[in-house]
Amino acid sequence: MSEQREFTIEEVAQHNTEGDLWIIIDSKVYDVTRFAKTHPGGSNVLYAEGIAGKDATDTFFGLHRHEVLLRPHNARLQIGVIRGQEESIPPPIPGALSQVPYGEASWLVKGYHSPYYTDGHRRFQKEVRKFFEEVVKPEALDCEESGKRISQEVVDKLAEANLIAMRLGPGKHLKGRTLLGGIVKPEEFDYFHELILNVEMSRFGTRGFTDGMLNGAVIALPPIWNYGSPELQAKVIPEVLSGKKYIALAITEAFAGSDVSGLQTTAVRDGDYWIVTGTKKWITNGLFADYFTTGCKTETGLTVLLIPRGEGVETKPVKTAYSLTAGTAYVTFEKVRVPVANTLGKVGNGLSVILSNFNHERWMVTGSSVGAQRVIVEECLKWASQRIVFGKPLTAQPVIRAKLGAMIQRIEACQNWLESITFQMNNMSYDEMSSKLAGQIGLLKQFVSKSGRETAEDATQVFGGRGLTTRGMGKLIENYHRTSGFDAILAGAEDVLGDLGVRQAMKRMPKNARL
Ligand code: HEM
Repeated sequence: MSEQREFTIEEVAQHNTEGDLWIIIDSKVYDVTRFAKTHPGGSNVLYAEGIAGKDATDTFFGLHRHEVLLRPHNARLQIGVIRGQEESIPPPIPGALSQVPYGEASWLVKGYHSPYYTDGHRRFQKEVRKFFEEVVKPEALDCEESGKRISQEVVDKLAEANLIAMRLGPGKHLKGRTLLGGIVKPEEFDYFHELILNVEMSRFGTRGFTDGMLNGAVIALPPIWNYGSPELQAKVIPEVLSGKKYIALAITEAFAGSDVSGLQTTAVRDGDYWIVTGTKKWITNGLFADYFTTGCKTETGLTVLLIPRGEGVETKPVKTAYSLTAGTAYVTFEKVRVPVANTLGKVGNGLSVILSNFNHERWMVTGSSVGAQRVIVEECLKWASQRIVFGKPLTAQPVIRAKLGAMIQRIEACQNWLESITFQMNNMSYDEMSSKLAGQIGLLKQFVSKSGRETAEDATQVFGGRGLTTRGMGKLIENYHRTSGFDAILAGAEDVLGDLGVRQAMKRMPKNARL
């Protein structure tokens, strides 16, 4: 910034009338004479004694998020600084770690240790956070509000950094790619790197956008490389990983959710084609998908087909509690002709294609939930410390401290269990993961999503009315409170998953186990 004009506190105090109004916020002087008339909080609050011509730092930060001052049109109101004073509340630096206790997972906190993460993971985390904050966050905030889908420009940047490919986890699809400017080698990329991506992208409080950020690819592409023909793989995988085409997983229907075997979309053979008729609901990214990895009922059981958007395929928006930016769709297939070559896996074997894919998706959901939950804990710790009620910070109230304690316990428990399972994933084959971790991941997901909703409730109590407001101080709490339920439903309802975990354990009970 160019040389700032300097003022004394006494000079600023002269400008304390409706026609000539200055205020000081954190050593900076703002001329709000004209702004007062359009101030969203009203003009009279700015003319008040103790504000007009005065240092309003504490009052300001009790009512606004820091970002308000950083928006270019507000930053322009600054006309100088107070001589001899230093800024004490610096603006956030993109990529920087939070200094708030429990604001970061302990592996990122100086002086703490982890058996899982290396310095390579730490470098990766830093770059990823910076990338997301600089490249993705501004658009995420806009789209969450407007409902617009992610722009091709941002998708191109994600593709260029190979983030779309990395979000699909470790594997041969990363071979030969330069990952985020070469920060990690493809053969070194592991499930902890992927976990870092899932955690980091859920930190802006824009849940709809986060799901719109090509979650469809993460869940709809693996069936193609695990079960698709080489020709199909050679065509579709590069198209999707380069961000040129979009894909969605189309399993759930109004007729069947967690009960996958109850699907009613049918595929009937007609020579070299399947004729597909039916509907799908709650299809994330479906509004803008070019391909649908679709569960269909066939003569001998379920079969998964890759259906390109074309004649007979229609999508319309499903309005949910979160933003339309996620592209959530109702999809209708009306006698759609799909080449038999687009069959994924064996005919009638669709259930195992679908189920084998679920573990990874459920694990991904827990990662993004943990990322979002931790931000909520941080927001609450900050707010409870800065908010003055009955003449004291909120943290002076035992009931608030008890809520903070419960939130911290939950996020730490979720984080640690998730990391332990991630470590197992790093050391197991895909098949082993399916057989040994499906139950654990089911239980984990239930635990994490329940914890998230409890934290959302507690956070709303801590923030009061602000926790119900889509803008301002409590906007992240409001978004999380409204959207944390998605974690409990997407990729399998939490109660069904918890039960799956227990049933899997029952299967492995030794016949001779006795007290
Ligand atoms: C450069 C100085 C200021 C700017 C740019 C500014 C801007 C804003 C904005 C954008 C909002 C809308 C809510 C939000 O986005 O957080 C707002 C709300 C508000 N502002 Fe300011 N403001 C300034 C100074 C002040 C000061 C000094 C006061 C002192 C009383 C004040 C009192 C309020 C109040 C009471 C609200 C309503 C808060 C709510 O609804 O929760 N503002 N301000």
